[in-house]
Amino acid sequence: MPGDRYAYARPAGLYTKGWTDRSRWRRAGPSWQPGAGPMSGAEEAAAYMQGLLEKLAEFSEPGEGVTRLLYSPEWMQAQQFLLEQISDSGLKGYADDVGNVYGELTGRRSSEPIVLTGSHIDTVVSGGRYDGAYGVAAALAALRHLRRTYGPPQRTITAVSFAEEEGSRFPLTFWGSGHVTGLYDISEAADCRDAGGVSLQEAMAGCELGPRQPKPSCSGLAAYVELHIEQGIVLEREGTQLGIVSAICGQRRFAAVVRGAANHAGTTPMGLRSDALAAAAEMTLRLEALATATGDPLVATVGRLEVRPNTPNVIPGEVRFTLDIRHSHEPELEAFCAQALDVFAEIAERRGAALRVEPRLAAVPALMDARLQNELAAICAGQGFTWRSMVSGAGHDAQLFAPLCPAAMLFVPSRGGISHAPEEDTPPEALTAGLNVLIALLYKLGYEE
Ligand SMILES: NC(=O)NC(NC(N)=O)C(=O)[O-]
Ligand SMILES: [Zn+2]
Ligand SMILES: [Zn+2]
Repeated sequence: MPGDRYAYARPAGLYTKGWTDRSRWRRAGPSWQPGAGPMSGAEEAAAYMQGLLEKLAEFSEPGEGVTRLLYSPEWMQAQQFLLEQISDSGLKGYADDVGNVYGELTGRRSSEPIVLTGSHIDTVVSGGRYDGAYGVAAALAALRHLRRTYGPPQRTITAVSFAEEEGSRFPLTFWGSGHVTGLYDISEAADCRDAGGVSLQEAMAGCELGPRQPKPSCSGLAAYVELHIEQGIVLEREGTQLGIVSAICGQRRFAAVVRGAANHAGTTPMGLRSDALAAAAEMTLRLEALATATGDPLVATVGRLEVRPNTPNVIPGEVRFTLDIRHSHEPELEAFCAQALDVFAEIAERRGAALRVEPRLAAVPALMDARLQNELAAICAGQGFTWRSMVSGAGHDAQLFAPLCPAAMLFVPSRGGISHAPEEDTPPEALTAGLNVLIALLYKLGYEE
């Protein structure tokens, strides 16, 4: 790629070492709206991306932050909006059987392995506006810019907006990328239910996105590239502009049910109770103590807790809770999970409660491709950005692709290291920096190779 075309990539004084200064945490000026008139070159790509992000944030359930759950009306409208933008951008738009949305920039050598780039637009409950959405908006803005500037690539480059990366509505974490990579089978998952008892099959029946086309074949992937916010504080604290991911932590999720005995809160002596909430509380605290004693990079979280009957004067008879456990090394992750589940079983037995624990996710730690990490480093250096190599504690769609094709991830800083919360933020100049590096890498993979 001609270097001078990207001279704009780092406007002097805008995104420099001192950018973490609070005064620089400001939003971009008047933002571009879909349908507004043209701007120039790649500045326009950045403005287009910002416009997409602003618009995507509007597709949210009412309440704090952004809540866009799989197959909800807001999620459907957002995917539909992306399909419209894809077609307005001169890309070929389609959705697959689970509602993943694609925007294809068709290559001249269309039978060759394709480059896939994107992320997810589902959110956690009361999440932020950048987790996932940034990678999708940037992918679309990058392809739109590449097409306008250079025409068709050699290899097909496809932008993708994956369904249910978070596992917030259904316990089907990585549902969209798992559909593409073969982790999930639609018919096996059909009976899976959300917290309100709606089955995946029922929820999916309302998902009418078109045009439909089969998912891209995984044997036909030259690379998977994902741009994402860091969701941690490392880059900001160091004043480093970009993070090149070397590996993504492994992750286990479980759904636990503790059954005690619901009974009268006034007439049941303390020695004659089997309180499911007290048991779950002890399990939670023991988990925390075990994880703290094990130390970094092991992390363990009880994130959701449902108490039944959840009434002031009834001893809780049943508690359902989720477990999320992560580590960058598989053997340590495995050993910790086994230890924690043994401790849980001992607590349940001592308290006369029944315990059932079902595995919900087993994502192994994933290494990012060494060559693509080098390419990213060269591009960062060439565009004048500081960068560092880092391990991702957050899970990403990229980790499903890593065993199948070369996969790469680039991080931009998160303000205050905050994510999965309404305060999630990244300065516009950092979002633009990531976009520019993505554009350059896609150019290299799609036009030069
Ligand atoms: N980027 C993410 O926030 N990912 C989250 N979701 C998955 N699937 O890991 C997570 O919990 O880390
Ligand atoms: Zn997330
Ligand atoms: Zn994410």
